[in-house]
Amino acid sequence: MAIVLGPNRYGKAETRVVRVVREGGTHHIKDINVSSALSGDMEAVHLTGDNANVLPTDTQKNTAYAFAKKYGVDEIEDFALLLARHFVDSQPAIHHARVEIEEYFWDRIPVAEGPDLGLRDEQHSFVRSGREVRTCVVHYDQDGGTSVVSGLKDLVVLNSTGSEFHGYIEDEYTTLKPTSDRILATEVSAQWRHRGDDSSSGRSGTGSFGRSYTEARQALLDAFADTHSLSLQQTLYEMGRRVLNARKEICEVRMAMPNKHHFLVDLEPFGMDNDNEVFFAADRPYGLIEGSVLTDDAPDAGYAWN
Ligand SMILES: O=c1[nH]c(=O)c2[nH]c(=O)[nH]c2[nH]1
Repeated sequence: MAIVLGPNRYGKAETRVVRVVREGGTHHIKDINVSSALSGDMEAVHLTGDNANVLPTDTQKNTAYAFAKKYGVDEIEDFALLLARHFVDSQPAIHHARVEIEEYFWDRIPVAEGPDLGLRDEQHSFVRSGREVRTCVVHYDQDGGTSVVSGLKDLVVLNSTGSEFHGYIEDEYTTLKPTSDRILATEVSAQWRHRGDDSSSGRSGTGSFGRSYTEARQALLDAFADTHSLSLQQTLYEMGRRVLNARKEICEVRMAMPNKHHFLVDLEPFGMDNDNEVFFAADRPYGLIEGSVLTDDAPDAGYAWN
């Protein structure tokens, strides 16, 4: 029996880069978390400790900082592609790069109205936005394969009506009561796969990764709000369908949506009725609904989901 090295990759995880751009007194910030993972001719380092083919993870981190200064950070997908191409194209021993970026949003702190104005300048004070995290994962391969997956996570949404759940299997362990009016709440994680390596490469794609992201996100929200839901599964499918209809450069959407259960509180002991007004928001356990929605002509996913 021989023992061999299996698949492997290495890199620097979670390099936090905050890039400030100054436009006179007005500052703009871009706050990202970069993880790179490289693979290639790495037998020697694993088998004998020969580091000749190893681009240190420390260097990968430094490259993220240096590129933020040199090129700035606009759309995270573009920045991830820049890094991935650099690692592979500059190092013959490195054949494949995976770069994952999360982006956190900040809002300006507005100057309050009132008599003591003038001390604070709203152009450089920020509060972390309650918004979701924007994500991307790109792969760049020496053999020419490039894939881009964009997405978001921690997008919390709730419909206070317009959701039913009934008609399900009832066996000897079922206690759930059917409902024709419940709260539907979830925290959306969605990743969508681009057909090509830029957001305008689709059949009728128009514009940048930024526009693609904004419209895909809006499609998710519109579908969640517009769908009269008979199950979270149905809502998930509709959300994916809307994204694919809105953005032709996207060929697959994968979603994970926890069902954040809201249970009606029994107020009878207190002599009160509860006509869908007071709920207990349970945090666990939760139903976890996951699924992929794709076009029937979606190209092979290749490395995209790795
Ligand atoms: O939308 C739902 N889908 C389910 O599969 C399920 N199961 C459950 O107990 N509640 C719900 N709700």
